[in-house]
Amino acid sequence: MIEFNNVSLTYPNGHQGLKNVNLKFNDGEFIVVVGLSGAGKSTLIRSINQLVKPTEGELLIDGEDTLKFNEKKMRKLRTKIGMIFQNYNLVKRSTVLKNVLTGRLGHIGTFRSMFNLFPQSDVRLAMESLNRVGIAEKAYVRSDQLSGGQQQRVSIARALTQQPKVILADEPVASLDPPTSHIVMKDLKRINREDNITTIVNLHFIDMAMEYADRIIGMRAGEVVFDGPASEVTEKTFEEIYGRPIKEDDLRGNLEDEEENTSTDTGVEK
Ligand SMILES: Nc1ncnc2c1ncn2[C@@H]1O[C@H](COP(=O)(O)OP(=O)(O)OP(=O)(O)O)[C@@H](O)[C@H]1O
Repeated sequence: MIEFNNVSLTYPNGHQGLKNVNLKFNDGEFIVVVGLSGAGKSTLIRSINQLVKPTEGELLIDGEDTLKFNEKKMRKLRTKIGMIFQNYNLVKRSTVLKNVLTGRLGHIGTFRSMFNLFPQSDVRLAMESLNRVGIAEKAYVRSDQLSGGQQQRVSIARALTQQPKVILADEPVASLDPPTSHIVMKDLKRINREDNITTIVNLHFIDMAMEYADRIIGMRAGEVVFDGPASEVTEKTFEEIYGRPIKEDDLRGNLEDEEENTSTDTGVEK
């Protein structure tokens, strides 16, 4: 369980990224965080693996206050938290398999990691992960040869190869077209169900949030302004979170748009 108790985060320039956040995420939940640009969604999820460090409060993971962790404990915790970024964060000139294997770096010793000496069991795990996102046949292709949707699936496979307890996804579909966005969200949801990995996804598309989330957290100006099951969320809820009427730009569109969209990224390589 992840627990934010009165967590605030003030950036060095004095900007308050989080204001007195109180939240509990249960194991295996699929949570979507929504809010306008600048609302604090990234700050919230990046606090969990301390890519940014809260300045006040307690952030408990399985009962331990991670804000008190030393570097060694923090490194160990990070091996259990997979992270997915909008821009995939792959080593473009490396093969897909090598990128996926970096998910094991925290698990092997420093010497082995310096020379990328991964045990066969790690290679098997990486191949299994690629298989689970449907791109095992791309294992030996350079990652920059793949489409955006495929690259995002490589980054999901890399996270899976960590055998994480938690996956954090920061705007994972923001650079993808509607059909590919759905493929990626379906992969995340399936993995969440199959492996019971707590999954926290930042999205600014409200239709996708409603389709995939079990629970929605709404943020505005660093504060949690909504927290409830997706089934209870209406357009009015989003208008309250966003502080304005919903616009077309707030929607990703659905799978039916696929036929009308001629520039889709459904897996065709560059
Ligand atoms: N390193 C930083 N130093 C100062 N202010 C920051 C820093 N990082 C983020 N902020 C500010 O904190 C606020 C929250 O940013 P955050 O990136 O968490 O928002 P967000 O909801 O994820 O929006 P976006 O989708 O645009 O990234 C914004 O006003 C942002 O400008």
